[in-house]
Amino acid sequence: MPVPVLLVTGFLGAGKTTVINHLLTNAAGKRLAAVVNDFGAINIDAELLAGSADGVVALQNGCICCTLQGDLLRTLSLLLRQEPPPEGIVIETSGVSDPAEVVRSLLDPVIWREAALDAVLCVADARALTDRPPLLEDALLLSQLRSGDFILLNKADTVTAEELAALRTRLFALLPARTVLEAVQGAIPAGLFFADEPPEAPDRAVPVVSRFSTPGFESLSWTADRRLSLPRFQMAVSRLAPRLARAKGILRFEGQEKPMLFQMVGERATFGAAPPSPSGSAMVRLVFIAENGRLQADMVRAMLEECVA
Ligand SMILES: Nc1nc2c(ncn2[C@@H]2O[C@H](COP(=O)(O)OP(=O)(O)OP(=O)(O)O)[C@@H](O)[C@H]2O)c(=O)[nH]1
Repeated sequence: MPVPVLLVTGFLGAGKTTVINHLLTNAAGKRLAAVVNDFGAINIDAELLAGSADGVVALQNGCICCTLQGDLLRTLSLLLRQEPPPEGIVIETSGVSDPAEVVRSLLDPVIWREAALDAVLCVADARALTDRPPLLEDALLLSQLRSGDFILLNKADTVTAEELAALRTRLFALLPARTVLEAVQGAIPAGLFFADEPPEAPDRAVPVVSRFSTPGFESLSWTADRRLSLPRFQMAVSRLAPRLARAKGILRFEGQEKPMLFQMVGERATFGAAPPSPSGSAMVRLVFIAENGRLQADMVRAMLEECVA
């Protein structure tokens, strides 16, 4: 099983380090490693992060999107060879870099097998975006926002509720498919990242919507004891995608011997080899996570049941 990677991008000073510190100290028992990047000779970020958790590695003297890309890959393999290996890796990109290059290197199949990009989080400074509306036309910031599966409006304590709502409206007009989160001091819902395997629904016949451990989000689990039709599942997921923050599942499709691990973040869906399932588990296990009120259990169940082959 590849180790999931969360890439954290965002403008200078938006709060990337603060978010990473929050994740490292709220990892719900998960052993996370962080690769931080400080643009410049003095590695302030590494000093800040030191002591937060084991396995923190700082890349010095540059930017991981260009000169230190080789180092990023070496660093990843170093982290992966730790005993025991981390259960998740957070990578911070420099505030002055376009994360697209890092995303491209992480999508390399050789790396993917060991460290799979799970999600990109773009941290934005709610105060700065409110005070300087033209920032949303800045090419670099736009590229950072575009690469984010999740956009975090950090420093929510520095703006009013009306200003936050206005920012959401502008972001929606610009990037309608993104999940926009809000946070103070980078306190993001850690459960959205490095999520556990999909649980068994208590009653297999009925999809269950339950409050996610993270305020503001809920999850829906669904299991089935028959294989699914791949084209019908793809159709259902593309229709559901705009409502979802993420999805994860162990799936079996007709005509395919092996189970697949399905993951979806934002609009990006991937299939990979599934880890071994506990004996007695259902053939198909799926969990959807969405902002409260966006999942209607009956509608989702009907759509999923149509996928059963
Ligand atoms: N008021 C307020 N300040 C915050 C919040 N989050 C972070 N800060 C402050 O914002 C400043 C920048 O935060 P960092 O986490 O260092 O930001 P960064 O994106 O890692 O910065 P660079 O690495 O320089 O690009 C620090 O002084 C933080 O204490 C917040 O939610 N509210």
